[in-house]
Amino acid sequence: MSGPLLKVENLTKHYPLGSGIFKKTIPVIRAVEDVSFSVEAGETLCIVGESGCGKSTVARLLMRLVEPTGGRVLIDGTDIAGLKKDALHAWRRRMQMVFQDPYSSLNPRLTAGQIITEPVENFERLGRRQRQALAADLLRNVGMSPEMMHRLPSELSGGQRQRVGIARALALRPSLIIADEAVSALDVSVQAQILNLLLDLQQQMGISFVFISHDLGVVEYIGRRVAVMYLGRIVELAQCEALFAKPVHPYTEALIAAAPVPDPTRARLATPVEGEVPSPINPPTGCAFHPRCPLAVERCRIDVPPLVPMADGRVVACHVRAPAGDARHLAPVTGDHPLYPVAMSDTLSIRASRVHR
Ligand SMILES: Nc1ncnc2c1ncn2[C@@H]1O[C@H](COP(=O)(O)OP(=O)(O)OP(=O)(O)O)[C@@H](O)[C@H]1O
Repeated sequence: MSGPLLKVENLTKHYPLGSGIFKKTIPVIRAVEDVSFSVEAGETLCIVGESGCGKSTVARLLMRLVEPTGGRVLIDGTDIAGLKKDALHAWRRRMQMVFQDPYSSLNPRLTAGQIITEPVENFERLGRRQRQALAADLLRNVGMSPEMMHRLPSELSGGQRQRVGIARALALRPSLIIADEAVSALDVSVQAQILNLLLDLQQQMGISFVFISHDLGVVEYIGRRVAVMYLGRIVELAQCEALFAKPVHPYTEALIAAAPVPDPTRARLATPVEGEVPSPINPPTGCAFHPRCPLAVERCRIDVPPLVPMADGRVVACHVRAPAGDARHLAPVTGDHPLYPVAMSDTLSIRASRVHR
């Protein structure tokens, strides 16, 4: 199959606020605005950003758990919005989700074995022996003993529950797994085990991941490419290594600067950026980051910056750092660069509360 496994084109989701029976125009929450990206077979794309920037809504749109206001989601070139019953059923086998909270996402009344074989039983009837063999296989896949199939979720640790959640997602042998904050509820040491498990499974089975996280350390560990979201939009999408080595968008730089690192020099450089994340009901005009951005110029207040391709393949939406039509950004984005008039890490950071590294 040529082309990307997953292609997202101009995806937009506005949640209406109220029914608007007596109002002419209904205010909306602009949760996701004009988001585009693709994911190759066997690749991990991470989506990172502060709370409320629209990450989970993207996940729900990909899974067709909510309908988009605009844009398309294509799997192997097929628009999932146009799928009829049978095709939709077949497509559902290919995309699975792993949720944030292993405590609430598993049915407390079912055993681990019943939980992980349930997706298969939605498609075909299994005899008792078949079900047990499948459960044993799936548990082994995620590094658990087959005996665990008889346990209830309440009899498992947080890490074991998340392994059960992953085994369940693997049951239908999907091409793509969407993991929404899949390790956020776990202890750091258990997080590492689960991330390694996901990387192993990816190598063995060639699964693609869309990995959603607010945690930059997790993203740097697991991602190949990273999309940074701010107030519903992607502001920078780059190879993981390049993004962490040299963030281009001022918001990306602020996120990385704010993440707690064991390096005290870096922590001292960071000073809080003015203001809070604006409301998605009435977002700022132009670039949504401009009220908090020390580099903002008049144009940032007026025009939404387009995503502009840079020399290293990343795309950046910033009138100052990646002006559309300016040939300078085609130069390599490492070292001294004419588009870095200010050392951002000297001037800017954001609240570190939900950004860990
Ligand atoms: N069902 C809904 N109805 C109305 N507004 C919603 C709904 N779901 C999300 N929103 C709003 O859309 C915006 C984006 O929310 P979303 O959950 O996608 O962000 P997020 O980046 O995943 O945040 P978090 O990391 O806190 O989960 C927020 O302002 C949120 O309040």
